[in-house]
Amino acid sequence: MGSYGSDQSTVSFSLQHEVQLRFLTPQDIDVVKQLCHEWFPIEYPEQWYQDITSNPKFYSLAATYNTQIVGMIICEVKPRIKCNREDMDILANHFIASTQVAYILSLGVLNDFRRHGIASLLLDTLLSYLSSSEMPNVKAVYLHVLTTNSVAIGFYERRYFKVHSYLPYYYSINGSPRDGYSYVLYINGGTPPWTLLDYAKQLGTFVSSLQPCNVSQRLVRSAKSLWQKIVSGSSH
Ligand SMILES: CC(=O)SCCNC(=O)CCNC(=O)[C@H](O)C(C)(C)COP(=O)(O)OP(=O)(O)OC[C@H]1O[C@@H](n2cnc3c(N)ncnc32)[C@H](O)[C@@H]1OP(=O)(O)O
Repeated sequence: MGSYGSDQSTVSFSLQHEVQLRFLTPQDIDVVKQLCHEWFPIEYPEQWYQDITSNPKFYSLAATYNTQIVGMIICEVKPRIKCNREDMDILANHFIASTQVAYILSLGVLNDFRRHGIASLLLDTLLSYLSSSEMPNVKAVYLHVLTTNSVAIGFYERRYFKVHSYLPYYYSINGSPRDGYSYVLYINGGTPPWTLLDYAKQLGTFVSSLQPCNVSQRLVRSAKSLWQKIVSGSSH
């Protein structure tokens, strides 16, 4: 049990209804640090904690139970041009550089509070905000995850996130390199870049629209109309 975990008997099946949501504030820094140490095998610099709790470019939502933070989701909305190099191709090329994307930095729920819908509530609240009329320019929501984190991968895949790329040696965990994936969910009309398969499919559709009998019918119609013009022209 984590230090914020409660007695299992108090975790009722209707817990999701008793959980409240609020944004993080600088007063939460110590608690957030403790939770991140518990959940993630990565060290974040001090500035990161200050940023996520005070900079308005971060959407940092906490789920609380009896006023204690039991879960949180941290997301940054930014223009695609500000993506890391490995994430630059998250959107199709025709989206201009100022098109926005949302990057989920972290999502975590206290161990004893898992499988009660708290992460779903946090993610749904974020996605509703990003899909609202306030944010029409956000076209993709993406994240990075360790290839070994099957619980989180399953969680996101069941919520329609799709793997975007495999990132070898993306993380350094206790000094050893570990692989990651990026996952993405397209929203508000966002689309991925075309793959070779997309180009091949498009070519296939185009070629099949050029049916030989359609082509010959069109040729016959053009010839007839030309002949009629010639004939009617010579009779005047
Ligand atoms: C970008 C990143 O942050 S990647 C890293 C992700 N975070 C971590 O790895 C940190 C450690 N892991 C965790 O904190 C958690 O396991 C999380 C965040 C992955 C999931 O949090 P949870 O609160 O357990 O998720 P939630 O309860 O919403 O959904 C989990 C499953 O429980 C099920 N569930 C929800 N409520 C109930 C319930 N009352 N009874 C039984 N099962 C339930 C859900 O249906 C869901 O199953 P599904 O994925 O098959 O649909």
